[in-house]
Amino acid sequence: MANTPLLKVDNVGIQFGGLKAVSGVNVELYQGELIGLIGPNGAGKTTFFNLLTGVYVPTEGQITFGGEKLNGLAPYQITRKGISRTFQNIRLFGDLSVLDNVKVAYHSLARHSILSSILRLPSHFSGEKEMEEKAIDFLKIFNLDGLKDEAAKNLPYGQQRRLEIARALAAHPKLLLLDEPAAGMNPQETKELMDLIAFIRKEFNLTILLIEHDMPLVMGVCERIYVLDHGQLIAQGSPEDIRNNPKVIEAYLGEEVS
Ligand SMILES: Nc1ncnc2c1ncn2[C@@H]1O[C@H](COP(=O)(O)OP(=O)(O)OP(=O)(O)O)[C@@H](O)[C@H]1O
Repeated sequence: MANTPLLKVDNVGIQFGGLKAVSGVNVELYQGELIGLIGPNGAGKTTFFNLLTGVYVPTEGQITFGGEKLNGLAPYQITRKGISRTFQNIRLFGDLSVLDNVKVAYHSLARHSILSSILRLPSHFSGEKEMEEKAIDFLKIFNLDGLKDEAAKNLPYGQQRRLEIARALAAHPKLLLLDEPAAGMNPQETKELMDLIAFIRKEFNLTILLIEHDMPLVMGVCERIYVLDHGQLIAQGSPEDIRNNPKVIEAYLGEEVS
């Protein structure tokens, strides 16, 4: 593990009116880690992702990524710095093809210029072709290449979730944020997804932060886990530590923790 964290979140919070949705949160993620973020409904997990990705600007604290301050950057600037995400409620372009959904992500990083596209220079066509080939490579990893011309909205739920991850990967992230990637999946799909997440982490040298309600899943794949409750971190540690932590058990009272 490197000594400098890839992501350093220092005392970060955000207040909406009188509600402190996230407050005083400290998180450090190191290159290559697969880390879980859990907490009961309304704990602030998605808001935390929104803070990391520039959807919200923190009202307190500082976020540093690769040594650079992120506070105040727009979401597209943060994507370019290397943070990509998926959403709890799938946000694909439903009427676009599976392939175009991935290509859209690629466009933001494409090397060929807008001018060459407008003038339809040879570099435009070679750029497009290269982009398409790369997009298909991503689809292959997710076993979606056979569906590349299908409208995204026609895919079954589990495949839409996988497509969202393929699209996030196409932006070449260093840090991938997954918001409940297994939501709505059956146990077999969930198992396959977890294997896939482990594979892409290695293949693309990724660091992954994963929000997930499926406890066995989180405990099974994550090296460390952070627990949010009412906007504050109440615990962090190995799955074993978290499973036995009284504060966590209390926060989840009546729910399954192990
Ligand atoms: N833009 C906003 N304006 C006002 N309140 C907000 C806003 N965004 C989030 N909140 C509030 O912040 C709190 C945390 O919500 P958040 O969606 O982050 O929780 P969560 O842990 O992701 O929950 P779940 O597991 O149900 O998805 C909630 O009380 C929510 O209503």
